[in-house]
Amino acid sequence: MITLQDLRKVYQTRSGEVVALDGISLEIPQGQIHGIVGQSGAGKSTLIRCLTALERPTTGSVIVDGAEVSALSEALLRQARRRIGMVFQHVNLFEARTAAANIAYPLAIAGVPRAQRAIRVQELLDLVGLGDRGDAYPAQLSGGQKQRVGIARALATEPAVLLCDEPTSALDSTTTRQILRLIRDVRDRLGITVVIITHETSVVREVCDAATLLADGRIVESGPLADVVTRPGSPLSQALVPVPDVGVGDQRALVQVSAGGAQAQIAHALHAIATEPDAHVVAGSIETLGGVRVGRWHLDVADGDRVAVLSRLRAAGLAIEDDAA
Ligand SMILES: Nc1ncnc2c1ncn2[C@@H]1O[C@H](COP(=O)(O)OP(=O)(O)OP(=O)(O)O)[C@@H](O)[C@H]1O
Repeated sequence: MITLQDLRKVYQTRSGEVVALDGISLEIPQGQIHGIVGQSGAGKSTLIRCLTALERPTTGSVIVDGAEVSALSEALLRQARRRIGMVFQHVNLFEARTAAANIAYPLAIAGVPRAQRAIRVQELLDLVGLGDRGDAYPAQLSGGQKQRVGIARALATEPAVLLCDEPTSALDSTTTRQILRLIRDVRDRLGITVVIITHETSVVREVCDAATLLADGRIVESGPLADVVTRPGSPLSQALVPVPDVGVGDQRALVQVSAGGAQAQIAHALHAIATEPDAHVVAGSIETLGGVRVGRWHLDVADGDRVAVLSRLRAAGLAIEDDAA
């Protein structure tokens, strides 16, 4: 549904060139919820602006729903943009219009007749769980409800792709979870492809099927969560399934080990750790992410036996992530 080919974006500034995106190639299949994560300045906003053709890439191409948006004329671009819905951190609703009128706005622009508009708006209000709040003005809605209106408005013209730019950054954790659940629900019902730009790995954990980690305009890592979290040495896996903090005063040279896959593999790893006389667990966690089980542990390994212990753990299927010694 979305193909990025060797995308490069260079800004000319007074102090010289800024390479915001550098050789980005990515495929996002239809119906996937794909998280783009990265720290401030990684290039996330530039990427989303290239996807909507608000920004033209310096080189490379952006293909959304079969149309090369990076090469379209303005007239064709307007049509293509209707196939892309946008959800922002700050919803920017018209304060003087009701929720229903806000959702109707893109339909009016698209020339949908008034009677049809009313039916579609009610469908959309129902879809986002605001079936009886169509007459409310934005000031009468909570932050989460405003975001629901924002999502309904983005879906009004039946886009094939929903681009969400930090959709929950302004919301508390409970509302965040509800909005992410709504996004997943919308994907399940409509089969829409969703891209979520976020700096919060918790958003990826909660809702994404796949993720891409950006740093300095480049892809550090990308893939379905089930693949990423079981990849030894994966920075995304480290960010998504962090090992619990080791208490202060317990800062000896620790070894981080991990295992991933089915429950049997975790059980095998736990057994190997528990029966290893020269290593003990200082901190650890086991979680299910992307449908697979992932375990990560900090082990205190007796100094003299390190090589033998690590080779036994490796033989038992554990990955040695980080040997601090
Ligand atoms: N219009 C612009 N002109 C010049 N440089 C820009 C412009 N927009 C972005 N940049 C630069 O491009 C790089 C990537 O910026 P971008 O805003 O895409 O990152 P980001 O990951 O979205 O960051 P944040 O999470 O802070 O929004 C940064 O170095 C930024 O300073």
